[in-house]
Amino acid sequence: MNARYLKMPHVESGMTVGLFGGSFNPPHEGHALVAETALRRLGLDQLWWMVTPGNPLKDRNNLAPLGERIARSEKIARNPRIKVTAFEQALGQSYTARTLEVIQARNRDVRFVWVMGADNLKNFHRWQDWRRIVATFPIAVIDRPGSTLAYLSSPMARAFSQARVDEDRAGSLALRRAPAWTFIHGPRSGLSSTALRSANSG
Ligand SMILES: Nc1ncnc2c1ncn2[C@@H]1O[C@H](COP(=O)(O)OP(=O)(O)OP(=O)(O)O)[C@@H](O)[C@H]1O
Ligand SMILES: O=C(O)c1ccc[n+]([C@@H]2O[C@H](COP(=O)([O-])O)[C@@H](O)[C@H]2O)c1
Repeated sequence: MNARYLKMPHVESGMTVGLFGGSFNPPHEGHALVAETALRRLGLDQLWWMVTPGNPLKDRNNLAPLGERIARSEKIARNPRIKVTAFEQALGQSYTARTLEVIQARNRDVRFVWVMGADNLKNFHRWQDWRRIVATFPIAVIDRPGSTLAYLSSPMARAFSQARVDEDRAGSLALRRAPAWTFIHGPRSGLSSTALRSANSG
């Protein structure tokens, strides 16, 4: 793996940047759709496609090597505004709360938004220090088949209902102070890495 993937991507002061973390095991067009939707609807300058060393809540037995997940991500993330990175590996940890703290400390003049699919909104309250994550950066949740109603029922959505921003105002999300989150509807993709893994092993 090229060592540049272990460094945080370069970003200019004043930019707005989406942080799209994932296992990408393997990456698929559903991920590209999330990235494109976030870039467009949030009006972002950049989006960091952050390939995790390992989701703390997932079994790592089936996880492809980091270098392979990066190489495949590069093929799918075609927009030049998307920067594929794995700098969490160099931080030696994979908890999002900690990663966001480091990103914030190193980039004081940049506005970040955490970007995730709606399936993750359902389980967000199981993430380490999840309330701290909500307090650090605004969050954009992108709709996903099977998880559309998560914006009503999930513990995070309920606990932070006052901080929800209408999706018509998604373009202002990056400039808002956390806590702030929005749920973005739009074209959806039914693709999943699990389905691709089973199709490839069958
Ligand atoms: N089809 C999709 N629509 C919307 N969001 C998605 C979709 N696929 C993945 N995501 C989101 O992309 C991020 C990375 O997802 P991940 O790499 O875990 O893919 P996955 O298809 O959910 O994998 P798996 O099936 O192994 O759980 C997560 O925030 C996830 O919610
Ligand atoms: O910090 C946590 O406790 C935590 C728990 C679950 C997932 N995450 C992160 O959420 C992102 C999406 O993970 P995944 O496996 O759904 O693609 C990825 O960056 C993970 O490291 C983080």
